[in-house]
Amino acid sequence: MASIASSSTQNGTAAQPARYALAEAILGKEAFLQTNTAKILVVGAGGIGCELLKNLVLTGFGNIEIIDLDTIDLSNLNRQFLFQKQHIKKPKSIVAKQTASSFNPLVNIVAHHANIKEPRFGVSYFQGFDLVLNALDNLDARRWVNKMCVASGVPLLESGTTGFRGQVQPIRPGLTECYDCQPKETPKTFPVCTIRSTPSTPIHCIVWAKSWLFTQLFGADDETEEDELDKAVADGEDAQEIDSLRKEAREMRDIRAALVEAAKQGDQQRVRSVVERIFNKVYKNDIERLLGMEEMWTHRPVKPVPLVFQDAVNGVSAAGSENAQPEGAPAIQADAGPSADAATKSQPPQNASTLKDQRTLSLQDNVELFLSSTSALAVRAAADLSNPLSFDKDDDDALDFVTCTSNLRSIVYHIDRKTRFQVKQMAGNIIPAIASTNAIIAGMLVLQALHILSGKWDKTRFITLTRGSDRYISGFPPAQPNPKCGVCQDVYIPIEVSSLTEVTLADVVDRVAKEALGMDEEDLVVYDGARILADPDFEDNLEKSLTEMGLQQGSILTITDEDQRLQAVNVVISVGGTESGEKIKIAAKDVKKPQPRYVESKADEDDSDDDDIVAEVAEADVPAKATAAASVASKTVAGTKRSRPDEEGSPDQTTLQSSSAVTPDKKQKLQQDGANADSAIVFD
Ligand SMILES: Nc1ncnc2c1ncn2[C@@H]1O[C@H](COP(=O)(O)OP(=O)(O)OP(=O)(O)O)[C@@H](O)[C@H]1O
Ligand SMILES: [Zn+2]
Repeated sequence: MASIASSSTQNGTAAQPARYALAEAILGKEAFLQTNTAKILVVGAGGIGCELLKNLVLTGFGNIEIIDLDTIDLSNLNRQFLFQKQHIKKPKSIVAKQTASSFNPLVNIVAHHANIKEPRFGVSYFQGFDLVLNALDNLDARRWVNKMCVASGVPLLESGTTGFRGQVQPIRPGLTECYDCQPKETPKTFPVCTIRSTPSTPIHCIVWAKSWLFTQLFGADDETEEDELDKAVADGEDAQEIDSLRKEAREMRDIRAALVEAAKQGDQQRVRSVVERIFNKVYKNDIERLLGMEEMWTHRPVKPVPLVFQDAVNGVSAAGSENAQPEGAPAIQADAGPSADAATKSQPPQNASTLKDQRTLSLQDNVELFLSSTSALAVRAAADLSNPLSFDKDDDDALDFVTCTSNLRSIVYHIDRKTRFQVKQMAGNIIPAIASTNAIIAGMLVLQALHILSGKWDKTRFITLTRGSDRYISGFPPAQPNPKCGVCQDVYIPIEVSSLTEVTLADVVDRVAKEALGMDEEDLVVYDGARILADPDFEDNLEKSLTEMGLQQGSILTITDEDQRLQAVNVVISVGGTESGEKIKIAAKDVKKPQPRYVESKADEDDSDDDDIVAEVAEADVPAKATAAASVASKTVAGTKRSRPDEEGSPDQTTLQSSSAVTPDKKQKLQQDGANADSAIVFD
């Protein structure tokens, strides 16, 4: 980079370096100064984040912090241009900072290789910024940053791209729609029985392999399985079939224990025999049991054909018999065999992996992959029992497992097999990322940032990139907040506590809800996320310290009246800042009394209730499309409970299911209120 000609004075503002002359001429002196001195937080240094950081440093933004939890992967290099081959495995945020600094050494960049959800990035951290820009790739982190910005009153620019589509949403807490004001794209769903008993397309088999079989063998204990099956029966799915699924699941638990035990002992022979048992269970015994339910097959064109391990090893499938092959179904190969495999393996490494990824695997290939991937995963699972595995498309063993187990199921059900490459795309919900879309969105982000920093909110636009319409790029003024929103319509109250170990839950409730806000003490419910810590019938936790309740610096306690007539109060906890002898400090300016909550009409009440297994086939990176035209301000006022966003399928569900602090009654109530993930396998 050429050296920077600078005419700046000591304070750096009276005369800007020559490199800023154009920016200053375009923006005007004052706006440029605001840009140059503002503190900006960029969350995510991936596809959009890299483009954005480059734009920011070249435009003249002077103080930037960037956070990313990830390290650089080869697959990032085609579009994340701040990274090069020698950076692979290095933290994205650090390398992004280094490269961007070389474009403009005058910019002060602070990089954090960290998760934005860490407690140290709490409300007071967010309050240190003039603007936050999201360049993330997942709903959970987006919702988190949105909430932190709402809680701290800091403007947020939310963004996302999927293929050619993209959007930028300017969010001004309390005054425009927040990220959670509009419901997000609902995941595609499949009935339990389609996934577990009667698949008819490759995606059904992939969902079964990834969300069911993988989890059963290597994942976290699925306590919701029984509830899910109960619900399927209540929803009218075949009771006899569901009974057989229960039996299958119980057997699977025994097999898992045997597999882990064998792997722990390092007994390869035993591992292999358990793996063989798994094969015969899922492809032979379970299928035979299903075939025994004659009713099920009367209206179906073809029946599945059980696969026996020893036959499959030899490349033989009974699917060759006349009852098996539907019109147009792919031939089941008694094919390839060891010689073909040997030929594949003898290719140079690059070709071998390309071939492995892009060819349709034979029956024998799939069996071989089943043996190797199941054994490898069993060893990994047994090595750390406290850390169950979860599917990751970039984990070779996991992808091998899902590829072969879904393909073997496809063979049993006469469904097309998919290559490993295709399975990776389908199981990983991959929509190709396009560098140009990211670049356009990053450019739009900077334009919106300039409007926000110069206080011109009337100029900000909700930008969408859509293909197939007259305009590729459209802009709308940001919409009004949704009065039903469970995030931006809450009250946020920052408090300082003297110590997390000495201050109790009761201290907080008394000081904040009763004293400061005058709420009725007989009528309060206290939550940590979706976990209920106390309510009028459950006071055991009140005398416990904040630490004992698992709360820490930055935690948010939510206090509501039991019937949720008032806005929820979110108490944001920081440690320190109290006077001596004072346990809890609240600034007078932060005392905001909760107002009566917006309630909707009966007509609006019908929130669609997913009774099915949820298979999220493509969680779009793009936040749900919320056009300004869809302003919720026009909705009728009157009626029903709000739902808390963190009860809707977020990871907090696990807390809800397993929390000892939740009484059965309360648990039931929460489930009725919308925490219906009991019936869901989320495929993400
Ligand atoms: N909670 C989080 N805290 C910090 N950074 C996050 C968090 N969640 C996601 N990110 C980062 O956001 C970035 C999003 O970038 P992008 O959408 O290009 O994804 P990617 O992981 O780089 O690409 P791909 O998913 O295609 O491999 C990633 O670098 C990811 O590490
Ligand atoms: Zn909102």
